[in-house]
Amino acid sequence: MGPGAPRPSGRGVRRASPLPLTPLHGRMAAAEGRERGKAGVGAPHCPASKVVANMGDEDWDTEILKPHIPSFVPVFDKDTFSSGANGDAFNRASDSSEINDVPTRRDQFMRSGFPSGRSLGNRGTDASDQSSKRENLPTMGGFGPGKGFGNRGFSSNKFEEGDSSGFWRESNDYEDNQTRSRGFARRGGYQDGNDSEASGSSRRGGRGSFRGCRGGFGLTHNSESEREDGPQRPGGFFSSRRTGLVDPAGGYKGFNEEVVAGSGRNTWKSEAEGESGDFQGPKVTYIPPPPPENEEAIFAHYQTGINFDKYDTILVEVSGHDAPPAILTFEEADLCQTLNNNITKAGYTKLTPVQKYSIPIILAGRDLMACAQTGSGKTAAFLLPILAHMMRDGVTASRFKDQQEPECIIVAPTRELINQIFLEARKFSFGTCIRPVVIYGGTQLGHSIRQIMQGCNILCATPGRLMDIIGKEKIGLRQVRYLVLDEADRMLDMGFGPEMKKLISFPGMPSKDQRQTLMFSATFPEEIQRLAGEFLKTDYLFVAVGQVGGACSDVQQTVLQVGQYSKREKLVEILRNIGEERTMVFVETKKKADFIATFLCQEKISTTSIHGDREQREREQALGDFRCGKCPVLVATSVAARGLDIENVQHVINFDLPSTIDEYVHRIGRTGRCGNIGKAISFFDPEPDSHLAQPLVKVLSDAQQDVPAWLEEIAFSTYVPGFSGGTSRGNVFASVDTRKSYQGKSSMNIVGFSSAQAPNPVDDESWD
Ligand SMILES: Nc1ncnc2c1ncn2[C@@H]1O[C@H](COP(=O)(O)OP(=O)(O)OP(=O)(O)O)[C@@H](O)[C@H]1O
Repeated sequence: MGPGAPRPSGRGVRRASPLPLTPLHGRMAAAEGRERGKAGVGAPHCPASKVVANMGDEDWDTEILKPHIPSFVPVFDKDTFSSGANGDAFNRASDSSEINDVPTRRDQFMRSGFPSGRSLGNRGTDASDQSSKRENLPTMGGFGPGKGFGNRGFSSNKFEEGDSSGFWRESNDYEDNQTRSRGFARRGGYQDGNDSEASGSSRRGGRGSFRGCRGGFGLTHNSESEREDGPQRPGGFFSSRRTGLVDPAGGYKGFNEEVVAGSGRNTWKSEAEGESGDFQGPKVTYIPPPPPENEEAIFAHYQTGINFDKYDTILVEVSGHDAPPAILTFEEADLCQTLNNNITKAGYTKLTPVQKYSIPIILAGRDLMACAQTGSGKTAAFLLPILAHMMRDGVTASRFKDQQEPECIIVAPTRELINQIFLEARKFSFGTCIRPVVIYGGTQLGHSIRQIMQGCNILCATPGRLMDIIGKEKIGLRQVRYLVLDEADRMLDMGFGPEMKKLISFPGMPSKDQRQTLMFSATFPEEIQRLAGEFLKTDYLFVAVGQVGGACSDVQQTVLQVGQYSKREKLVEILRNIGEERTMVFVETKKKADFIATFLCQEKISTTSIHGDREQREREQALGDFRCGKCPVLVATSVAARGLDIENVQHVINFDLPSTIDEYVHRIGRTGRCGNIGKAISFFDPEPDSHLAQPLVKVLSDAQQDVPAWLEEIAFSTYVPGFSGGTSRGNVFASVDTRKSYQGKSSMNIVGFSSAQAPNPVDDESWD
């Protein structure tokens, strides 16, 4: 960084942007910049000087107007910004209609008024403030302090009067909220869905039950984040944007796209209801552009890497009774001709291990929990056999209907991921009468409904939007034969678990014996596996490929000890060395994502960003700019940690380490995919990260990476409760089928072998 460059102080990292910046903030800031005659100020990464209600659907917290603490407001050159992250803001800033829109929206919030006795939106409290508040919270078991509704602070909620229930908003998918599940493994336990209903009611009814830790999934939230306030990391703050919602009248209340302030009584209203009803709240109007229809684009793919053949040597373990034998080739799967054509056009010539094992299991109608390393082809592993079954059994050709009854529902935790899965489904179902549809939050609900009404055999959805649509009876569940949970550990944790439970118990949903349930992830903590039992038939099969829960060995991992105040400098140094190679930089909070992206732009490093406070349109544009190389650096929160399959990501930098090792594994798995090699560099700051030292040492050594001596030292000097460093399976598998621990091996068939050999299962053969 040049000596003259404005450089925020280390403290600025925290203080620069007391509130998460949204595009609206960007617009406000831009508008103000214009007013002040400061052309160019006001890109999304630029803190707004006023914080206005966030209209994006991600943010379920209070909409507030709050004076802004003066902070680092960079002035940067328009040209250094990508259109996605920044350029748009410039464009929009000059669009008077957009600017004019801002006070209107703001006025809506102001007009709606805040019921007396409620404290609103303490979002701006800094971390220390928040943590001290948390310490004062009563804890009554459960998962940590409850989140106060409508409040980004924690303890100052006063939602005690029944009718003054919150001025809070709901997101339609709760995808980004990493803190919801953090620490689950450490705390253990899981709140039953019934409790979540109770909590849902109390949120709605505003009976004050969420003031402290009242159990449940604890809508604890350090709202600012994806994890805003570092200090919670080790303990894990359980948070959720919400648990499920149960209409007090008894019925299911769809998850709202927006929660708007009503007259006197703030009420849940879904977007559609808002459109037709009395409510004038902000609406999500974004309609994503349709994906390209031409065959070339549909089948566009990247090359498998030099290590693709190394997959053959990976150890695979299948456990459970009567597992069908693995297949070695696509031909053995005996899929229909159209599917085979599509597989060829997709450039798949050889099965990956997870495909070799999962495809026959699914074709045999078995339930499955599959753990395989990042980037190893799990998506096709479930899509192909499902499509094959649907083709074999015959699907009803799509026709326009008010309510559709899909045969398959696929859920994933983030919008971008579910969209990616949809594109894969569309690719493999090309030329068939099977119609996949994708719906996710942050987009116009009406658009989702229209998509569905045109016909839907495979519904790809984020949980919030799914439940909303089901609540509106646009989707009937009676025909569901396949339920797929991608990133299943995430889908079952306390962030999404309650919604998934509601889904499986929703009227009309076939019981687990009547449907096939499939779960896939690269990580599968034992507690979550146990919860999964509720979703799966008792005889489900468990497939573990290689270092499950471990990092992909095609990623070269480096851990550097870097203190908080040196991180930015180090980042710039690394990025300058990297040059134009595509790099994802992970940070822990949405605020910081804005801040670092802004900072990098200042440093003339073309950067864009993705996080939960950005509007969906901007998120998609950011991803597009990153994918096409327009912006070779993407600063992201953990919203981009899982599943995203972006060609040519050569580097992942953990500017901040995540709170859990599983998240680390997913993050670095954005590189080194499908046999390609990649590099991951992580900044380890001993103060907040020491709890990760032990698991990190294990992950590094399991993946045959160098373990720095200093890290080992920290690891050995740090006591992490419950961490044993190894597994019962001699470090071969980082995650195992938990049924083995309590059923005893004699009742399980355990098959271990290299995927190249693919022998038939043999009773009681195992790797230990
Ligand atoms: N058999 C195959 N041959 C060639 N390419 C494949 C094959 N299977 C999958 N791929 C490609 O490998 C890439 C990674 O696949 P996918 O996204 O399904 O991985 P994943 O295991 O789900 O990863 P993650 O754990 O990160 O979600 C994709 O681009 C996919 O098209």
